[in-house]
Amino acid sequence: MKFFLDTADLEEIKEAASWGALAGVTTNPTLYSRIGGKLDGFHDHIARICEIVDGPVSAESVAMTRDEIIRDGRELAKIAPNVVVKIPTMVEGLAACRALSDEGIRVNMTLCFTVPQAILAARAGARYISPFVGRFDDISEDGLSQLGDVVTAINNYDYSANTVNGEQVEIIAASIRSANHVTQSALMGADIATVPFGVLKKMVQHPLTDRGLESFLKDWEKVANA
Ligand SMILES: O=P(O)(O)OC[C@H]1O[C@](O)(CO)[C@@H](O)[C@@H]1O
Repeated sequence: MKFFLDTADLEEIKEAASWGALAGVTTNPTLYSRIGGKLDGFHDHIARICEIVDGPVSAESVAMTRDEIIRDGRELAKIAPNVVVKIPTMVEGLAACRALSDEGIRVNMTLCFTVPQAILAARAGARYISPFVGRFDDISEDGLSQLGDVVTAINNYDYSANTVNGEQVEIIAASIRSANHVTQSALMGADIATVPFGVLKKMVQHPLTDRGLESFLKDWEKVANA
């Protein structure tokens, strides 16, 4: 499994990148607004993220028609070679995904909740598909089992004829709220988990690690003083 950081915060991205395990970044309009982002600074901000991170950086289009999404997507793709255009899973979005993918622009289909949505996204040329886990849990449904169904259904078929350069479509477990969501997503075979910085920090921690470290350091002091 690969890890993407789910944030638009440059400091969080720099910090996570320094840990050596970060493969990419996902942003969305909410995350950009959370850092006080301005409309005319959006492209520059994505460019700065792309300078920090080598891997795919998802930037979302907020356009609602096929042609507007395509126009938006082309502009976003010009920012840097590692930009992935994020598009909502809806009819206009699928059509735009097909067109952008045919032009060699990688697309991440977002707001994906079901197997049929994911299959359509894959056939429309999506390079990444983002099934949401936490938002299902929010409405008292089982987000992880929905994710598992998407992973199984997508892996049952080969979509490489539909994607840019024949690359394999990858499933991004999105709307991740806990380290356990990451564990379960990995066991189900999701290719990527996009995680908020808070979850990434929790993924590193375990009380037994802390306790073990404390006792090793204490015992080493004995060695040093012997
Ligand atoms: O439900 P949340 O925590 O707002 O997460 C929404 C998800 O949507 C995305 O835009 C999908 O890629 C991610 O940025 C995020 O994981």
